[in-house]
Amino acid sequence: MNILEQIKSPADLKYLSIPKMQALATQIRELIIKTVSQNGGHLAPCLGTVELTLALHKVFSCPRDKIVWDVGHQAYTHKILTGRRDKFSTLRKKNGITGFPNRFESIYDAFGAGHASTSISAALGMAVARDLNHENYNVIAVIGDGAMTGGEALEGLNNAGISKRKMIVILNDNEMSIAPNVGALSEYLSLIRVNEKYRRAKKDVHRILSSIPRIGNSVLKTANYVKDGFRNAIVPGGFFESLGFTYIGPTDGNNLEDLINVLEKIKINMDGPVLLHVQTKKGKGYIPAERHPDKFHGIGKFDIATGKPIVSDSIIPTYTAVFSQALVDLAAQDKNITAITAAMPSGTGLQKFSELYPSRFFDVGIAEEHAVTFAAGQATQGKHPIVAIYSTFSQRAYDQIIHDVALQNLPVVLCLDRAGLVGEDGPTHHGVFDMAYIRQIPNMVCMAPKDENELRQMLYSAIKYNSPCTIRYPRGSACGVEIQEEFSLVEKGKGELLSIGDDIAIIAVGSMVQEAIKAREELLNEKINCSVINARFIKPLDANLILATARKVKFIVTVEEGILAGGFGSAVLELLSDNNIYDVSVIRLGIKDKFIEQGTRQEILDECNLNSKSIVNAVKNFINGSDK
Ligand SMILES: Cc1ncc(C[n+]2csc(CCOP(=O)(O)OP(=O)(O)O)c2C)c(N)n1
Ligand SMILES: CC(=O)[C@@H](O)[C@H](O)COP(=O)(O)O
Ligand SMILES: [Mg+2]
Repeated sequence: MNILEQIKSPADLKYLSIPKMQALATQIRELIIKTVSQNGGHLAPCLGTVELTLALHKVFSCPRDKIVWDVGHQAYTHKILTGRRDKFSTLRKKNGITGFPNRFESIYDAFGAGHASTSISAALGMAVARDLNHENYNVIAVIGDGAMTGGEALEGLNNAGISKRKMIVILNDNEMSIAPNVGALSEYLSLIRVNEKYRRAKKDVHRILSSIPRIGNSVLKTANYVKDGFRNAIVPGGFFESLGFTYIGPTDGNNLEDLINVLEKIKINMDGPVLLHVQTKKGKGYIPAERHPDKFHGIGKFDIATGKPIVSDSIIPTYTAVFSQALVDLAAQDKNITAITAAMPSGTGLQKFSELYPSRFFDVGIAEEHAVTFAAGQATQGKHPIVAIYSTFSQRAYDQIIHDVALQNLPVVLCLDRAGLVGEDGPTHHGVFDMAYIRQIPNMVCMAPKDENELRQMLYSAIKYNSPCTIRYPRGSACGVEIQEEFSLVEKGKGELLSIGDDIAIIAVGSMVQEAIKAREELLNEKINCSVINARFIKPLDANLILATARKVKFIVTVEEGILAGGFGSAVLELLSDNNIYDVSVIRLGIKDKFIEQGTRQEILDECNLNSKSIVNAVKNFINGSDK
């Protein structure tokens, strides 16, 4: 019997028996595996939280009770149970269901997510508002052990614990971030997992807790004193309790009955901040994902029978792969090069470096702010740290880039991967702000390669500049050009004049240079001959080249895969204005003042007019006078 089809809302779970819910869990897993095999997505995180999500929706009454998912990549079951089952096949597709909780998508999505470590702060905010409004509902933050390593999570715990507000933090501990989890907190959680003596004590503590009919804070304190005796030696949940939380756990996060029982007890008995520690298996229910939770953390299309990715047979390397190889080649020559990631060794291409140079590799957990200042500290002592970080996640470290790196003029190189429109992960993950926010920072260099060979040379050059520097490059395949093995210096602030035309110039940066070259070829077929400049630098601009060009042409198109406001095109306009050049028309192609929803990368590049066709149209409109 298909129980899933009978679930119209979470309320329907209230009447389901445990065996029926277990059958439902199986059906949900089948739907998630099938959908992700076709659409891609975060399979392993979602398979690990099926029972937890069912238990939460069984015990609590959403949307009145608020579930705040951390990162939100593990919330597919939540979406399926809350009215989106029939649309689930549109997951991560253009105009489809988003891959993360989204307040605009459903009233059941209490808070948007995508970036880690935000759930406790948001949940505490809701709890405070609830109390100020004299309302009464439950607020539950669900945060993974990886996300718990993020600074904002600890800031949230610190504030929530002392607030004494009624809220629940569920720590979903599967020992994994994307890669195996790292850090002292992770070790600490492992202690709880392995401490056999603790297991025995835990059973006693549970028996004591459950034997007291109604547990308010005062009575609970009595029970805690019992635990106190074990705290340091046996019941190490003390870290959370020392922050003011009542720690309960660890509980088997894949055991429906256990979860429902302990959540019921918490709902009835606790009136302050509670942390429930659940242990789950990432990828549970699909053997390939259980065996390789890192590979199946976020995966593209795959063959269910074999677990093998279904990939295009392109031999063109990704920018990430080219960065990865260039870095290990450079590290072989320069012992001062170190590499830092914030919990994304694979995604940023640092895996190979970590294997070849383990003493110079650092995974600091989901802690971008720390990563940047940690790099700055290394740089004061003669190291050349390379911080590999997705553009969108670098936003977390904005102040550290200014205050700790640029202000002190330290030679930290930020390699911003996934810069630009990333595709199916949508607006929380598009890396579209980096050019705008980096170029405002004094002492900072910001550059973007036109192809993979230039990326390799830029990485070499960035280290040679021996000053703060950012290189940004997009998600996915590069251009398929030949890579020059030997390193050569890209002169700081020097652009590249790719072709000389008549009275029109296309000035493009990074991924858009290839589109500019294509546009020029299309325009040549119509006897329109444009100059094309590969800007290379967002900061410092090649002022001589751009001004010399601007003094010769009547029309300039700037093209950037980034937000227009304050971006590369703005920099060109400022340069022209500062040099009293007003008799040239400028059109800026880039991302307008809005968040770009999900789709394939090509779909949303086209939607943003970031392609050769739009460049051609801009030129033709100018020539026909229709852009006035
Ligand atoms: C600020 C930030 N940095 C990095 C990421 C990339 N990221 C997404 S999920 C994840 C690991 C999360 O681990 P955990 O919270 O334990 O959840 P699990 O996948 O194990 O369920 C990371 C690093 C992110 N979403 N946000
Ligand atoms: C949920 C999250 O933030 C990461 O898993 C992210 O989706 C990875 O993106 P890539 O697939 O581009 O590596
Ligand atoms: Mg985890």
